[in-house]
Amino acid sequence: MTLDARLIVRRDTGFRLDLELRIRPGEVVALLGPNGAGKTTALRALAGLRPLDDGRIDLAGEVLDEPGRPDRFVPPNRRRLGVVFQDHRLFGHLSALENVAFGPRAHGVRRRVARESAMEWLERLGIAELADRPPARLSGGQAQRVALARALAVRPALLLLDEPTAALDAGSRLAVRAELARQLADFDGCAVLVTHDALDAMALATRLVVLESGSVVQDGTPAEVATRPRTDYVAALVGLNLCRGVVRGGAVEIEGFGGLTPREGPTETGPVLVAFPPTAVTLHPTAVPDGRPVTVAEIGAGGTGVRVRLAGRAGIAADLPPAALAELDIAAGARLWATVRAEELRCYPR
Ligand SMILES: Nc1ncnc2c1ncn2[C@@H]1O[C@H](COP(=O)(O)OP(=O)(O)OP(=O)(O)O)[C@@H](O)[C@H]1O
Repeated sequence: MTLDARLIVRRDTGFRLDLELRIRPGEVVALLGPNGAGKTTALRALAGLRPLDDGRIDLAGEVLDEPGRPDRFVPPNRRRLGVVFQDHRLFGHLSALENVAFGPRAHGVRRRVARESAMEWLERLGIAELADRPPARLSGGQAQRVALARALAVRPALLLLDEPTAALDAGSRLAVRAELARQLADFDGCAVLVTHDALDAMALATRLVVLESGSVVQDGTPAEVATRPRTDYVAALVGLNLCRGVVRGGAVEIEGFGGLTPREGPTETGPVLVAFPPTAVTLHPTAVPDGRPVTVAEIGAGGTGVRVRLAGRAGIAADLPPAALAELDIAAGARLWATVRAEELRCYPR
């Protein structure tokens, strides 16, 4: 049940998506990227809602779309797909049970069998007691569980999840994310998750594919992406500073900041990316050994307290406890000295 796709879609705005996507059974790929990167376009192409301009989609050995061959376009309702949208899109006039039974019924399964199987799915998701409720009487989290049961009940070869937790409040987001993680662990088809939420991606996906302007900029396991971001967008997503640097003789010269010597000397030489957490940066009121003069650009809320963004090309952020802010008397424009804990630097080739 492998997905083997090359998605090429052009928009009249000049945008071009070119995405190669191979997904093995049981893999969950999170598609991430800034607004307008092409995530929705990719999802719509996989679903058959937007035909490809070029490329090919092969799902479990069946060609679903191949431009230039008119007979090779399988419409959405004939693809082996399950889809979960941000806003659940349940059928308002059907009960939760009937919503889940709808897909199997449409595929010719007899009414009684479809209802029995729907009940099993509701039980599996822990919501059997909601079987008779119409969608209007479900909470956001309950409706999203019914939507997931409906998507899984057709035993799809490909499960598409479009921002499945985005519309939920913080409490139900946690619960639905945990339920999704449980169901995805048991799911033996291919899954694609579109999300802006780094936590969803890290908790649910086995692989992250990051798109920017229609092209892949990074593809790796959550751990690889979280420790070695390749673009500013990815670095911000995983909460790291990302600088450009050059390694010479065991030291790294960071563009716009200066030289640092990582504790474990970098094995690379030449141009590198340097990643480190904002908590690795310490700010001092006066000159200190290894310190660099810096100017504060702005102050905001940070991961663990206060985030201070420094002026300059490197765009470095420092996270300080609120008490340190008061002690240092920091404001935008303040001139300070910064040190970076060398053991927290990670250097890798550009
Ligand atoms: N119907 C359309 N007609 C023309 N251009 C479109 C259409 N829909 C999207 N686009 C363009 O295609 C590009 C990709 O959009 P897409 O919605 O796929 O991005 P996205 O990554 O899903 O963004 P977001 O995170 O904002 O949902 C954008 O440049 C967008 O302006």
